[in-house]
Amino acid sequence: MDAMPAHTPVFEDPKRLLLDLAQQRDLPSLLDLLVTRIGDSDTVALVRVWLLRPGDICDACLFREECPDRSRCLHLAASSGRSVVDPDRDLSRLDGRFRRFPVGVRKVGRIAMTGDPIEAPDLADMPDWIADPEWVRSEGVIGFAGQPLSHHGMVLGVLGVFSRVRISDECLDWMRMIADHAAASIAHSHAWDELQLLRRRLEEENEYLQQEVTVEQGFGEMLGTSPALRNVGRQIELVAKTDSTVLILGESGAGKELVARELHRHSARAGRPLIKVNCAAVPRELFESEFFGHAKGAFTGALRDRVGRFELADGGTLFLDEVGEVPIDLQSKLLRVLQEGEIERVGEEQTRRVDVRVIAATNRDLRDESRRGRFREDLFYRLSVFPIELPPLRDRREDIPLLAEHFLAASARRIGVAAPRLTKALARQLAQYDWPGNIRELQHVIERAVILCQGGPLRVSLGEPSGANASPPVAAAPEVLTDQQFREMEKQNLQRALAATRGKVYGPGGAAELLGVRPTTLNSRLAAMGVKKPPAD
Ligand SMILES: Nc1ncnc2c1ncn2[C@@H]1O[C@H](COP(=O)(O)OP(=O)(O)OP(=O)(O)O)[C@@H](O)[C@H]1O
Repeated sequence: MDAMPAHTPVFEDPKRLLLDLAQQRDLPSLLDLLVTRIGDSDTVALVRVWLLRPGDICDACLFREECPDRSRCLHLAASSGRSVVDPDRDLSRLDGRFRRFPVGVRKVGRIAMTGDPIEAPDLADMPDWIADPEWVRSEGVIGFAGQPLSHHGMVLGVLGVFSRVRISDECLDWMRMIADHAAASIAHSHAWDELQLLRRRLEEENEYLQQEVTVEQGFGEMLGTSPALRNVGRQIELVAKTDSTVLILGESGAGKELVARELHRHSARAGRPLIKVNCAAVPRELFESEFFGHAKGAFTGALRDRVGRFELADGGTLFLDEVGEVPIDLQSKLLRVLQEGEIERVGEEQTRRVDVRVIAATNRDLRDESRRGRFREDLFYRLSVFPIELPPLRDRREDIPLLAEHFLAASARRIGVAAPRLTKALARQLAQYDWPGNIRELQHVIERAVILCQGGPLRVSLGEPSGANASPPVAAAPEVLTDQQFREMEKQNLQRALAATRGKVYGPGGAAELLGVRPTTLNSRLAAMGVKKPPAD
C-alpha cells in the first residue's frame, strides 16, 4: 500500500464534530456519530470506543487470565474504519477478539486505569504496544492515539484511533478535546438514562399504587369493596374499551352516573367529552332540539343555530340519564342515530354524521314499559346491548362504613371543620338502615349530621325526609293542617335551621345549605315571615 502524505489530517472538520456531539442525547447515536465521523477519513484504519461496564463474558474473554478483577472491564461499544486489505470487511461489528479489555491490560486497559492518554504518533517507536503486528502491517497502520473518556475525574471509557499517517500534534490536541466533549456527553446520556429509568419506575410504582387503591377501595371514583361493586367494576372493565351501547340499571342515587363516568374514563374516548342529558329535565317539546340541535328560525324562539348534544359529544360519549323519559315519538329518531350515526338538526334538511358512543341509564323497568307500549321495544333492545345492573345500597351493606367515612371527610372539608369520628355504633346504625335513596341519601344524611354536630358527637336520624329531621314527619301529621298551621310549622322549621347554624345563612354549614334552598330565597322567606336571625357567632 502507498503511504499517505505525512501532513494528511487524521480526521476532517473536528470543530463540526464537537458541535454535533453536544446535540446528541442518547448514547447509541452519540457513539455512532463519534466513530463514523472519525472513521470516515481515509487516513483512519480503525476507531473504537470502549466503555467501562460490569464484567459479563469473563469465561470467554481473551484476556481472562490477565484480568485482575472480574467485576468490570472495558466493553467495545462502537467501532468504525476501513480495511484496505478487505474493503468489504465490516469494521462496525462489536464482536471481535478485542471486544473486552480488562482494566490495566494492554493500551486500552492502561488508559482506563491511569486516566492518561497513550499517544504513539508513530507505532514504530513503540513496538511493545502492538497487539496484532500482522494487522498493523497489512493495514498500513502508523500511529495510535488513545484518549481516556473522563468526566469530573471519572474514567467512563476509552477512545482509540489507529491511523495510517503519523498523527500530528495538532491532531492529538483535537483528539483530547473531542474525547473530553464525548465524555461529557456520555455522562449526560448516562444521567438521562438514569432519569428515564427512575421516571419509569415511578410511573410503574404509581400505577401499581393506583391499582392497589382501586383494589382496596373500589373502582376509580366508585368506592366500595363489596362483591356486588367489584362485579360492576369488572363489567366496566370488560365493556369500556368497546364502542357498545351500555344500559345502566339501578335505583335512584345508586351511582349510575358514576358508572357512566368510569366507562368513559376507561374507554378510548376518554380524551373527548362526556356529554350528559338528563332526559327527565328536558321539556317534551324541546327534546328533538336538545338531542339534535336546530337551525335558526326552526321554531319560535330559535333565534340562532344550536348544536345538539349528539354533535357536542361527537368523538366522545353521550350519557342519556333517565332514558325512559324520552317521549315515544322521539324514540324512533334516537334509534336511527344509534343505528346509523346520522342526525338532522330541527329545521334543516342536511344530514350530519356523528361518532358517538351512547351510555344510557334508567331506574325504570324498561322491558316492562316496552311490553306495555310505553317504550319502543326495538330501542330497548338496541340500548341494552350490554346491561349493567347496579345493586341498591341495601344489597351491598359492606360498603356503607367506607362510603360514610368518605362522605364524612368530604363534608367536613367542604364545610371547613375537623372530620368528626364515625363510631362503631354509628357505623352499625348506618349499615342497618335500608337507604331507599341509596348513596345519595347516605351522602346527604352524613352532610347534615356534620353540619349539626358542631364539634360534638356525630348523630344521625334516619328514616325521615331530608331537611326535616327536627320537624314532625309529614306522614305522622294527624290531620290536614290549615294554611295558618302550615305556615307556623314552616316558620318554626326556619327558626330551628337558624338556631342550628347560629344564624349563619350563607356558605358551607349555613341554614340555606341545611334547608336545601338558595340563600337569597331563604332571606326573602325570612323577611316574608318576619323571622329574625339570631346574632351570628
Ligand atoms: N360507589 C360510590 N362511591 C362514592 N360515591 C358514590 C358511589 N356511588 C355513588 N356515589 C355518589 O352518590 C351520588 C349519587 O350518585 P349518582 O348521581 O351517580 O346516582 P344515580 O344512580 O345516577 O342517581 P339518579 O338515578 O338519581 O340520577 C353522587 O354524588 C355520587 O358521586
